[in-house]
Amino acid sequence: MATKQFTTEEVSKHNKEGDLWVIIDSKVFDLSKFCGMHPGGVSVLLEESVAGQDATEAFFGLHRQEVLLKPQYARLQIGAIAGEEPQIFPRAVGALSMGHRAFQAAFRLPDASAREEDGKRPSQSVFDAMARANIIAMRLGPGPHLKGRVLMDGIVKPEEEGVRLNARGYLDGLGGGTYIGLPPIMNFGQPALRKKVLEEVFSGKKLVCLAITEAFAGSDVAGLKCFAKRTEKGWLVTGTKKWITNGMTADYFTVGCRSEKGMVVLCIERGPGVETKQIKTSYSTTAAFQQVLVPYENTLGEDGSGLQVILSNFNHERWGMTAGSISSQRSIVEECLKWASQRKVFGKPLTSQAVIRSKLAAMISRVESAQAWLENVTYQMCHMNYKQQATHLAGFVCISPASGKLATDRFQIFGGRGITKSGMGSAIEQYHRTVPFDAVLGGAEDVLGDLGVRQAMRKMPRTRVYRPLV
Ligand code: HEM
Repeated sequence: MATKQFTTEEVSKHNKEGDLWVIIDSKVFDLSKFCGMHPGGVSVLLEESVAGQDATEAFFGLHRQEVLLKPQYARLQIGAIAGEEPQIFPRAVGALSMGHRAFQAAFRLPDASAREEDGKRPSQSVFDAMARANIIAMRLGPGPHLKGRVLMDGIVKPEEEGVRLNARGYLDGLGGGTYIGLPPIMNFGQPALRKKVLEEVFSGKKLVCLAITEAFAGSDVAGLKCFAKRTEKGWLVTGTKKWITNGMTADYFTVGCRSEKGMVVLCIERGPGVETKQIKTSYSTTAAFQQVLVPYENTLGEDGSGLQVILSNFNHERWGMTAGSISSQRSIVEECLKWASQRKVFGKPLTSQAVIRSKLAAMISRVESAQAWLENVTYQMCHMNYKQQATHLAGFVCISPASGKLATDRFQIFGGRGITKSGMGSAIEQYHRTVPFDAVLGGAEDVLGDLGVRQAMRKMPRTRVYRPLV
């Protein structure tokens, strides 16, 4: 249906409560009924410069562009100004690189904000869609498990873009636990177990989680207390696990236990003896885990070598977390760039202030250095096997720039909106609330950083004595 055409004169006649039109980016909106429900209040809409006028500038200084794309607001449009064209477009899928944008679009799901709020498991239809595109298998990185699979309909090579959802709890819910819990099953599980679990997980039917952390031990995995005792029927596992990503929704738990020989890692299926309960954390649901009988076929690796199984996971786990963190930092820079060019203060866009440009420059340089670090380490990981990675990259990955200390200038740019859960600053608020966790996920940043430096020290040549340059 052709869009109805109006002149600016016609629109200007509808300038009072009960009969209120505005022009935004050449589109005409009838706000007569919506006016009373407007989250920003009635009075702003009745101002002389807004009611019946072109309110494009006022609108984009206060709203996210996506507002007008939401069906409940899009339907307020009644026509367009004759002879004018819209100047503001949402970022088009395919505008930069077809594959890259399509991958982002696939991840930006409407389910995200609702589930982020209620903390429930993402809808099965989302897992089904991810399974069809082989995204679940892709998240495990390159390897034999990708053989014969067409990734994202063949449009893209694996890249880490998920965090751009700006819904971190939801993103974890989509398989954050699988990403870290499945590799020990893939690499150390017996063939039958491996086949069964991989099929179920890659088809989007089941979820895995990694259950290492306890109330007693986190980064110091050697201090775990959860105990696996040998019995005639199998392992009897007693203990609790805490802060387990996807613990509430997982069907399989990859569990680090203490045994008589030291440490052992077991794959525990949800069933009798497994209890999970929700503890509300700042941004996502977590779980507690208790008591169960486990068949010996579910032992991952050797009894006594559990620590190696757990440590073998750390490189790619840490890599994934760094990729996630840097991706969210880049999206925050994007938000700041958009806002700074959209927002007018003292009659000029924020970007006309040198101090704002300087903050943007500092943020971009920090974040893009981290991105370059990530691409460097990703390239190396893709060209090394697990053992080589452990020898040459473990320390390097530990000193990852995952920390939320980057991009702290965002507040100065967003002001009060940076602490507001809705509207323009929502992504900034979400980032601010969750970013400190980047420094503890997968091991405390300080502990890992120290490990990285110690690894480097171990490789320093011992034969040469340091001589100062004169
Ligand atoms: C089609 C027209 C409009 C729609 C659908 C709309 C919708 C909204 C929504 C959903 C919000 C909540 C914050 C957000 O999600 O971004 C909001 C806030 C606001 N709106 Fe509108 N709005 C419209 C037009 C306008 C116009 C023309 C003005 C003129 C000044 C305005 C002024 C405001 C203000 C001041 C806020 C509070 C924002 C803040 O403090 O961050 N709105 N609006």
